Amino acid sequence: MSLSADAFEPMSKSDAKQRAILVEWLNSLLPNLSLPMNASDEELREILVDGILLCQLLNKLKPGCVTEHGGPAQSPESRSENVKRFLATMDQMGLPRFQLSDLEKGSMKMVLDCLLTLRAHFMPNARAHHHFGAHSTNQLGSDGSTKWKLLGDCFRSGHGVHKYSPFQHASHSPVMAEPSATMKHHVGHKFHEVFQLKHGRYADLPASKISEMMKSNSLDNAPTQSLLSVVNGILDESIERKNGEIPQRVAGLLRKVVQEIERRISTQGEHLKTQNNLFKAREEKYQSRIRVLEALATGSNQESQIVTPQLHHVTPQLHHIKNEQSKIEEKRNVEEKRNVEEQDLVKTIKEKDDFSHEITALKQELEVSRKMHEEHCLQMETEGRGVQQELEKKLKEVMNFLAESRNRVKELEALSESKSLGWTKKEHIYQIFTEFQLGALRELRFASQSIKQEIVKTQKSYSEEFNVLGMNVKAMQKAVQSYYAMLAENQKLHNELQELKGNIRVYCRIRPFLPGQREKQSTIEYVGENGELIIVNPAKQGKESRRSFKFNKVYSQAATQAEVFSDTQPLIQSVLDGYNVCIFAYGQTGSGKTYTMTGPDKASEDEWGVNYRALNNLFQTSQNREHAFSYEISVQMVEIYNEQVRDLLSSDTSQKRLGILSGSQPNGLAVPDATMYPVKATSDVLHLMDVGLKNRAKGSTALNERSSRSHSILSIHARGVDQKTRSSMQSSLHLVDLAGSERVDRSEVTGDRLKEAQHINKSLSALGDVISALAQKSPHIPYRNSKLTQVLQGSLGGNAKTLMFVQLNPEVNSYSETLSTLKFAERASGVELGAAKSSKDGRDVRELMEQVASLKDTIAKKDEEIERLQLLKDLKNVYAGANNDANSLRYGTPQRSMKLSGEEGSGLIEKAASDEDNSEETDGSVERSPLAEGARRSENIDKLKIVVRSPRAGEKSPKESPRVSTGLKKSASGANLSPKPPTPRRWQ
Ligand SMILES: Nc1ncnc2c1ncn2[C@@H]1O[C@H](COP(=O)(O)OP(=O)(O)OP(=O)(O)O)[C@@H](O)[C@H]1O
Repeated sequence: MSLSADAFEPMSKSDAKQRAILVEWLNSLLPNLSLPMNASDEELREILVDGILLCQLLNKLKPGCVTEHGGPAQSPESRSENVKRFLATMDQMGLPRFQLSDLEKGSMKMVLDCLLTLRAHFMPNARAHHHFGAHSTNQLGSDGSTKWKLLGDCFRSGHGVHKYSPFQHASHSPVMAEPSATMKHHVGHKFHEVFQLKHGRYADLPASKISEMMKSNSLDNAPTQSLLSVVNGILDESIERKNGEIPQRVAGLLRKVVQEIERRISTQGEHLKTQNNLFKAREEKYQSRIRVLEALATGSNQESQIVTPQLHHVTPQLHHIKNEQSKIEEKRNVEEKRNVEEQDLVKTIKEKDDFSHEITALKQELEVSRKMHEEHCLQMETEGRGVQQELEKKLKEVMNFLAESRNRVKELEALSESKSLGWTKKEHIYQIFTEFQLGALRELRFASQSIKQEIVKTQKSYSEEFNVLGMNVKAMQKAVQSYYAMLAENQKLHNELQELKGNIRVYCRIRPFLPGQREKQSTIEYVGENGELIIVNPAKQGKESRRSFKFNKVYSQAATQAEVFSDTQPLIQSVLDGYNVCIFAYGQTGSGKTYTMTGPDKASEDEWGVNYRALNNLFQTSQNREHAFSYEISVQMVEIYNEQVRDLLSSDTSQKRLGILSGSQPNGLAVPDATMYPVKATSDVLHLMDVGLKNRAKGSTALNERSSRSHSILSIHARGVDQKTRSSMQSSLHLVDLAGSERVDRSEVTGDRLKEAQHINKSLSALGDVISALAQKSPHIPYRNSKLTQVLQGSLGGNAKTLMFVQLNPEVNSYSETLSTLKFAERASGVELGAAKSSKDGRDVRELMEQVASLKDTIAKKDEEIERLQLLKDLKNVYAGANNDANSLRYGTPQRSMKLSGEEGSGLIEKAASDEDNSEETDGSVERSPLAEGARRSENIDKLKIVVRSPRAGEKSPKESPRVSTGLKKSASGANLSPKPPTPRRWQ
């Protein structure tokens, strides 16, 4: 067993050299120290043991980093305090340190190593001479690792945003800025200057400078501290610049520097591993020695006597070895700590790379955002400009509007001022007016008081008058009773007048020349307004050529359908009063019979003939009377051809012959089997007439125009019911379009044509006979001589009214037919005014006319009497109304009182005849039945006009009126025309 000679070796050459360097460094920093270059451990211990020098040293390197206490007379406590502060600062800086005991009594090697490390820390270029640096050419010593740690801290604390990082501070410390003389001669100072950037920025460095920096020997020789300051400087610049861009060449330098640092770190790692292994080997070596020594110390008690002197000699060595071992352990701990720090550094570099990537991504994002921001700014600017223009435009408009408004305000102010003046004037006027009104109101109040008093008086007089009126009303009631008696008498007189006028009327109508006919050659010479007609025979000359006729009415060629119907209308109305009426058209073929009765083909409303207008009129009248009567109107249409009756409204095509019932039937129908349709409106009639005309046309042939050869009869049956009395009446209106009346020469026609002609002649002459017999009041009326007269029997004679339209063709070649037609008509009317009339007959007529005039006068008086009674009745109502008005009167002028008392009001009544009555008077053709009178009274009661007048002198009372003479003169034929009182046909 042998001890290693290394353990007891005196200070080696290298240690001496290290000690000399350290002494030189201490002298340079602390000039007052003046330590000898070969100072021993004890000398060094002596000057360092109080810790003051150590604190001064630190404050020189890093001013103010530690507080120094004490002076020459220091207590042992304050001494140890200074040393502890120094050691704590070393700990803070992460530098290896010694133990307090080392300085006080142990080996000074640990103390010197610590100071050398401190020196290397603040003088990186001096590391080549450091104890550890001697093992490698690597420039990164223990100080370098500290720097890396600090650099890592710097990155971790905020990506290098600290402007004055500990690293920077160190690199720019006065010590570094002004290196000692030793440093100036140092090999690395040149490289240090190359990388030291005192002024300006890396981005501004010229390319030559950067390429010089990037040279491999520059980088290799540059201290790690300079390299890190370059990295930090570039990153700081990049951060300082807002866009964070790093110029290309600076980025290249940065990459290069970082690569160099990485390379060194990896080399350092390798070196540390090797060193660690070395320490481990040493430790094992020492451990084995300790075990040997312990074995020697404990196992040889018996030989202690012999061994003791040797043990005494070995014990200090053992102590020394133990110390060495503890130091090695400490160093190993430091190394492990460094390893951890290096791992942190590698991690930090990795993080840095990540950050670089992140920075690049952020830069890209920033770029995109910047572009977007610029675009947005541009857009905003454009929009802003647009908005600004718009606002300017609006501003202009507003300014204009403001100016206009100001003008308008001025105008309005002026206007309002003038108006205000006007209103002031008006106010003044109104004040005057109001005062005036108030005065008037006072007067009115006064007047109102007096009126009230007057009203009281009037009420009194009214009550007196009402008493008188009551008496009058009683008298009136009696008068009303006599009113109806007089009404009946009046009706009777009316009918007597009709009888005198004749129930047969003859209207003559002259057809105009048809288009293409020569108008100059006409047989009509004169048409008088009173029914006179003169025709001329073109074949004769002189007086003999002319013949005059008189009918009820003669219509010239210009007469319209409406004019013709206006004279027919009263007859139509009498149908609804209960009279049977027969209207027929007589004349030669083509004289206008169909035109008058029906109208032309496809007639417009203006061209409608008597048929349509009659039905229309019936509908209207029935509607007007609907509040008093309800009517049902039905229609039949038959044709008589060759003495056979055929139904024209039947849908049965067999055209069977219809039978005729003679005499008056309960239902008033002469042809009960003919189809009868109820009608309610003109449209129904139009439809039925169409059907009838079509059925009539079916029987015609080319040679045989049916309308000329047959008689068509449109029968209208009216049934009315009195709403009050429920009494009913029934009447018929026959509208007959006769066959052509022209005579047919028997030698000219044969067969059917002859047969037709014979039938027509027979029926027309039978009609003539009947009418003639009726006109002459013959006791026997030959109805049975033809089918035509049988069908019309109920409407010819008796109470029936007959109207014959005599149709004339004005053409010269129709003269003989015209004369024949007129003679037939004359015979039918019963009045012949032609040349054949005797003077005696003329006198009879005149007497008859006088009688008519006398009767008219009597009727007028009767009318007046009736109206007077009616007026009395109305006055009763007026008084009742006046009483109500008087009761409701409160203010205002009193009503004009209507005084009818005394002589003045004793039935002084006059009727201003209504239009209708006037028309009746002039026309004289309106017949009144009691039924019709009642209806008219209710319709026209409001039309009465009342005036007060004195009784006519010599006016007779109704009772005193002359009786109508019924002893009429005989007609030309000597027949007695004594009128029977006509009574409308009634069925209860
Ligand atoms: N007042 C008138 N105004 C205009 N045209 C008329 C008038 N009267 C008749 N006519 C025309 O004369 C022609 C013959 O008339 P219509 O057919 O009415 O005669 P008619 O006597 O009925 O003949 P028929 O016996 O053959 O039936 C028709 O074309 C008709 O339009």
